[in-house]
Amino acid sequence: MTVDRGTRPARRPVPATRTPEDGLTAAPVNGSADVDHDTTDTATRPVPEATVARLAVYLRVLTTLLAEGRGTVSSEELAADAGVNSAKLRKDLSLIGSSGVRGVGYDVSRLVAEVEATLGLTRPHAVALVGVGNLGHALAGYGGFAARGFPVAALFDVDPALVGTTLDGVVVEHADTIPRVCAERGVTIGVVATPAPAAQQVCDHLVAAGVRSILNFAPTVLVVPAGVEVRKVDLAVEMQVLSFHVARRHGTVPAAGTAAGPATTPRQTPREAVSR
Ligand SMILES: NC(=O)c1ccc[n+]([C@@H]2O[C@H](COP(=O)([O-])OP(=O)(O)OC[C@H]3O[C@@H](n4cnc5c(N)ncnc54)[C@H](O)[C@@H]3O)[C@@H](O)[C@H]2O)c1
Repeated sequence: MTVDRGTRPARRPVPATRTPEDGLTAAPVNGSADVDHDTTDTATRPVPEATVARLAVYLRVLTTLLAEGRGTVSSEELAADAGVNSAKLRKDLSLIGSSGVRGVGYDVSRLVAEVEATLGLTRPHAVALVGVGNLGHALAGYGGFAARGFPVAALFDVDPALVGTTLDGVVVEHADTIPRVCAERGVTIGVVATPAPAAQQVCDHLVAAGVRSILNFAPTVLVVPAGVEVRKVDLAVEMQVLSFHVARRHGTVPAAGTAAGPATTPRQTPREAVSR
């Protein structure tokens, strides 16, 4: 998913109570704000892409805990619920300047705020969805996006049978109006759910409207100018990765360098090879 890392206020320097190797401090969880943050300026430290993806998972777990009224959570519990090991979780959180308290854990509401700030989620991101077919219908009808700060503000299609209809209170508009409507509604994220041949043109319209973050479901590589971020979702690729792991468990994966045939199969075009 496209992640706007946003800007974060610089952290204040802290006394040397922190244990750098495990991200835990000896300070009380409700103690001074000075004592349970990183000792470096995390606002300027780059957060690796893989960490960003895991932060989104931690946030999902944390918001559930918050809704349940939990005040603190241990790194072990949070890591288990997020499906990562606790050392990795503590390292990820230390990268954004968050640390827990030994024997107590992390303050849930504070950690939610810190992760949200890092992910640029302190304001909602209006989403435009283009292509209201099978997939688009499902995405537009999923209430979870709005609940997590991504309200669907605009829907577009070219099918006259769809244009003018309403889906969850949002009118489907003709794709020709993408630039105007997206600009009017302050759309920041565009979702492309059209057939592949239409996707590049749709993407160009979104970029022309000032959209800088695009989530592409179409099985094609989108070309965008510098400053525009594209994330591609391909469930078939995820299944192929699963297939690889199944094959490996069954011992049917050939050793590296011994697989028959070229690295790309004859059926693959260069474009397909790139998109994987
Ligand atoms: N990434 C994934 O895991 C995944 C999964 C399912 C589908 N897909 C892809 O998502 C896309 C949509 O799949 P679907 O099953 O919903 O297809 P669909 O045919 O049901 O829907 C496509 C919609 O796009 C509209 N459309 C066509 N050209 C358009 C344009 N220029 N502007 C706006 N709308 C336009 C069509 O009118 C239609 O309503 C396809 O590219 C498909 O391959 C990806």
